Amino acid sequence: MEIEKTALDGVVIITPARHGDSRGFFSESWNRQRLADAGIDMDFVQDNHSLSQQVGTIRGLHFQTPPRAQDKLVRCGRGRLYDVAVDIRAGSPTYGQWVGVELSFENGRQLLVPAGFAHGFVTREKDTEICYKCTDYYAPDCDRALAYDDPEIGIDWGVSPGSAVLSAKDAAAPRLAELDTPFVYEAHP
Ligand SMILES: Cc1cn([C@H]2C[C@H](O)[C@@H](COP(=O)(O)OP(=O)(O)O[C@H]3O[C@@H](C)C(=O)[C@@H](O)[C@H]3O)O2)c(=O)[nH]c1=O
Repeated sequence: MEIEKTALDGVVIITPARHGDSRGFFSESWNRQRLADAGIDMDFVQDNHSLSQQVGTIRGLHFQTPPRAQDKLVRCGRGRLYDVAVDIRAGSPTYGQWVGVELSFENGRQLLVPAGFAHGFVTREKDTEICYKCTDYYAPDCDRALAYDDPEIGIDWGVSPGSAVLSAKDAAAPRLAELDTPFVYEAHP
């Protein structure tokens, strides 16, 4: 298993080992002990799986507010997607900044998106599936969206303007400047 830091503190790329043989491969897509040994011990309680049929489908940016905030461990089950995390922790030195990582069935990479970050992705192949583990249950009252195309954040989704496939909720999401973020940055000791 490889763990790489990103430009945003707390957002990391995890690549589990794949054991290939004549049948294909075997991979431990999540092993609590191995991650805990690497300093990432999270109590996941819900697994999510969604299918996006069209290339250029954008889901996000989403987060749940405290006390129902979620850490998410994201991977691609089929196809290819570009996964994005945006720092929305008030007082963070990287507030409003984003990182994006391509996750695919092929590369087996995973992105850890902790609470305090908004999460979203765009699909780069037809019929792309995303799978992710969450540390809290879905709580519709705490579910929030942030505009994927907020120019202040400036995410390069690789999709021409106006052509993204979106939910009604995401098409109407507020911008960062309108967000009263419930997250406060806490520096590591
Ligand atoms: C997120 C979620 C949705 N639902 C339901 C609500 C609704 O009827 C249907 C679709 O919900 P949404 O439109 O919110 O699905 P989607 O746009 O795929 O939302 C997801 O986007 C990605 C980027 C995330 O990070 C996730 O946390 C989640 O917010 O599924 C659940 O039952 N459980 C859940 O955990």
